[in-house]
Amino acid sequence: MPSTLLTDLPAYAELRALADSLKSASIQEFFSQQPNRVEQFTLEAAGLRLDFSKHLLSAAAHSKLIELAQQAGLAARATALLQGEALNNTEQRPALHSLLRAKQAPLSALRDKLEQVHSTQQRMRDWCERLNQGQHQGFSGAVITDVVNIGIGGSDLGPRLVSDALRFYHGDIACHYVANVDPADLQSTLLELSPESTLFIICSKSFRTEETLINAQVARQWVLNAGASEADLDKHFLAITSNLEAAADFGIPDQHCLPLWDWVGGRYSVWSAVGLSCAIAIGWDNFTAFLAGAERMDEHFQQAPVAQNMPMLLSLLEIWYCNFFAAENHSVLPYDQGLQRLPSFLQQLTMESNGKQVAQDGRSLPYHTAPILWGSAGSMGQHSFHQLLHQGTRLCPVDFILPLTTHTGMTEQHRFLVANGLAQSRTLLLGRSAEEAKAALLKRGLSDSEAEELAPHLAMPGNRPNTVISFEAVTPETLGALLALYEHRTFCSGQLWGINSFDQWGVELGKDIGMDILSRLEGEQKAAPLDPATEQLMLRWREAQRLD
Ligand SMILES: O=P(O)(O)OC[C@H]1O[C@H](O)[C@H](O)[C@@H](O)[C@@H]1O
Repeated sequence: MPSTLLTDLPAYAELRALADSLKSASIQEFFSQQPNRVEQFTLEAAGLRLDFSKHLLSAAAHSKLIELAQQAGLAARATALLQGEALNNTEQRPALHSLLRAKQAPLSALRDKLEQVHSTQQRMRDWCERLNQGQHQGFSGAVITDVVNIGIGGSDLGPRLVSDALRFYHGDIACHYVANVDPADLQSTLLELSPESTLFIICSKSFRTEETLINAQVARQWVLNAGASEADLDKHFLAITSNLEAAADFGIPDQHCLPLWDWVGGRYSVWSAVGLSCAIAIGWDNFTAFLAGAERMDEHFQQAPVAQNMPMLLSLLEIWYCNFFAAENHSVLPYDQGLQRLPSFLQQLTMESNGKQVAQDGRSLPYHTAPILWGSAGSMGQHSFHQLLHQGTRLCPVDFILPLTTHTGMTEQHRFLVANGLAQSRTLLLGRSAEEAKAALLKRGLSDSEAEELAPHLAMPGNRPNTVISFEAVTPETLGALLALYEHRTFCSGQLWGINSFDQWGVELGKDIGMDILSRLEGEQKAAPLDPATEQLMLRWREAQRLD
């Protein structure tokens, strides 16, 4: 069946006209025309509050976007996702990450899968308790005190983020993360640890990812070098994978392997056994609360009408700027140190899911898909890239993520952080005209001509769209809801663009070429040379190793 493209939807043309008419509109004027704009453009769900009043969005454009979502059948698509329809059409699979946090199966046909989820959760819980109660010992009899998750991409970003974000919930086990195949990553982590008291979780859905396997081999040798025998290794290694055979070949027995299923995509897998490291860090009850927060967002996504639906609304805003205002970027700025890795997590979630150029049916798309997502924890960015946000030539919508309280107990310092977040959001809205800049310069004692000359450099256009997602505190529940919110937003945008958000063929070719180059670096002679530039770099590498 041919995919429905964004441009096929009747509201598309009307939105294009509306967007054109709004290109010189003023968000501040919207506030005066619409006295209840903040109330009307605020949504609440699962402990999160989303304020989208500071957008280049008139009431008419907002209604038209809702119509667009209705025409695309987003509500029915949400049901199809949550009920396990095989939406990943290139791999003929469902994308059932929501089942990982469900207490009940949405359909009786999904009961078997849910049972597998629950029995795996029981095993995760056992490991969490065993480790946190100091009941697991290494080869020398020393109690395990440190856990190292070795994984990359979806087998790293999610658990690392959760562990970081919920550090105030940590118990006695310290969790570490190694992803990069650069030996410096593993080396610097191991330098702090003792092999006798360290447990490695080899986290790889495929158990074929070279980076992870190489790091795992080095870790294995590190434990052996410390005096462990081969038979002792199972005391130090767990595997999370859907490829039990490969894990067994590595030497990890079945009872130390926790399963993952092909209906869970890597970037959607933090809710599964992939989350074991962070579950160990925060304890099982907190991990359950994290799942519950996501489940609340799933329920909201399923039940709320489009106009009240937070993931749908965020997706409509993404489409609005990407496809009607040619925005190429999207920035996410968490005003919370623990959430500093949120942009990295969202990069994989959104750009690996929706960085696609063909529709589900293989047709080339006549429009752009996923914008480039980036960001960092506030307030650091204010002293680097916010300059571009305020005065650059590009349109870059921003999501501010704003917890209202801190776990540090340092409320006064936190107040300063909140003031900064609110100030940035407001400054993007207000900007400053050249006249205002000039007046400020005159006040500072500059002469009229000096002020006149300098004023254009101080002027800021303002009117720059931003969303504020606030919540009381970063808790397991709000974090679960926040990540599920962005997952569903990503899905909705993929549906509106007509693409499959659940495959990632674009990463495969680079892996194959990487293996070819590795064999050449290792000295294998091959008939056909590579391109001259790569050949020259390989030669330079050989010279640097003093190989020739
Ligand atoms: O969990 P693994 O099978 O080791 O995969 C790790 C990562 O690598 C792949 O290249 C994919 O791009 C990611 O989606 C995946 O999360």
